[in-house]
Amino acid sequence: MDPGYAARDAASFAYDLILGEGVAIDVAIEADGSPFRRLETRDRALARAILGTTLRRRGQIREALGRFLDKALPRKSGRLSAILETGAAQILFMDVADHAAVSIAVNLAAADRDARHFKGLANAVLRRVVGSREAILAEQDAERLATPPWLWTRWTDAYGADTARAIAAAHLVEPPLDLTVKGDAPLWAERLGGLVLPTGSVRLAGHGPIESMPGFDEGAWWVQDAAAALPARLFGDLRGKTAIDLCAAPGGKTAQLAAAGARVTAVDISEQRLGRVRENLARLRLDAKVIAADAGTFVPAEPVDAVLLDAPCSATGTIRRHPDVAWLKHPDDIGALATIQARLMRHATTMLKPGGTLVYCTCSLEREEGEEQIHRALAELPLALEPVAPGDVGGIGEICRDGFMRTLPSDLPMEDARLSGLDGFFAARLRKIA
Ligand SMILES: C[S@@+](CC[C@H](N)C(=O)[O-])C[C@H]1O[C@@H](n2cnc3c(N)ncnc32)[C@H](O)[C@@H]1O
Repeated sequence: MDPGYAARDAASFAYDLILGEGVAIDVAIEADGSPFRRLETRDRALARAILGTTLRRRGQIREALGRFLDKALPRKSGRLSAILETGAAQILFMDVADHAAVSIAVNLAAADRDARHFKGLANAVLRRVVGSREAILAEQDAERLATPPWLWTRWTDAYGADTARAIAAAHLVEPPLDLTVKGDAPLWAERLGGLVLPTGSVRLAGHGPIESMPGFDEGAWWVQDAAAALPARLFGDLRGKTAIDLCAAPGGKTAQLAAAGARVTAVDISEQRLGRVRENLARLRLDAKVIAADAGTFVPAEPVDAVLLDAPCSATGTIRRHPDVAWLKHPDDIGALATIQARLMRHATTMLKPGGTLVYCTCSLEREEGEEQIHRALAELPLALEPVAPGDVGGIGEICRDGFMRTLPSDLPMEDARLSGLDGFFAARLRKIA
């Protein structure tokens, strides 16, 4: 077997599953029968890189392949489309030998019962991609092609044409790894070779397997995008206070609340995902009560000082980390999620003591899931806005917009593009009126 065959087999298998069945990357990788499960560490890293690049650059790849295909691929062609797209991703965007990308793609087609009749076509098309690479890349509008048209329109309407393009440009770059540190951030930044961001998170450009990094076993830090770490900080001093973390799994924000000294109850509807919360808390030596319940009906024994509602959302703010999201979400999802978010916020308000604080957040770039939720809630519910100020978010004034925290993937630019950006997050801080 060619070296590198197993990695490419795994990448095309998962890519086919993600786009065919609409499952998320992590689910596809761990699915029954996934060749990923049999890969060695190095092959696994290569397979993940191919998969991530193909999803990140999908629009460009399809445009490039379309130049050499006279008609749509036949319906019964097995994994052919995934093999072509993952192959073209390597040729156009990765530092791998062209002949390996082409010949392994042809072998993968030959090994698939339905794609095998098209191995000649795979060979011819991918060779033509190799031959036209420079022209293709020079001619393409990368940001535009990499963004599904409905999202491009939404972001242009919400943020203007220049910012929409900057968001799309940020999605083309592999994001850095951000860590939230339990104790001394500068010390861990030095040990891990990272830098401390103004918000307190530690940022690393490159990394190996997370579990092998110093500090993982002893629970010194956890992985959390720098923007995702901000909502829990909006509560200020939590020592001795009671807090409920709604929609808590896998527990990044629960850990922050517990580390800040709150007595925390973590609620999530998924018992399975709560397993991750328990595991993370145990590794971090932090404590919280973990409860499986619907945040829309859960009734605490007593009202609390602080409620964090990290509502289920379209997750369009996380596309740079999860490029599958761009292709798996649909315009109709936004309205349906906004209805759920409104219901959860209404119920979350009932869990607070008078004067208590609600932080509502979503990892979405869509205003219906952020700003518009709060405008409606302020009109309907006994809540008052406590504006977010630069001092609450590490002094980064650009992310305080109209009293809300609104981060964009194009925020926090750095000289080194590999160290730039934030996930797109929205957060608002609200006080319950007596
Ligand atoms: C964006 S994730 C939360 C991330 C988490 N807060 C963190 O910081 O690690 C959304 C979570 O909401 C949970 N969820 C969705 N609907 C829910 C509901 N009605 N009640 C409680 N949890 C819900 C999902 O199971 C999922 O774990």
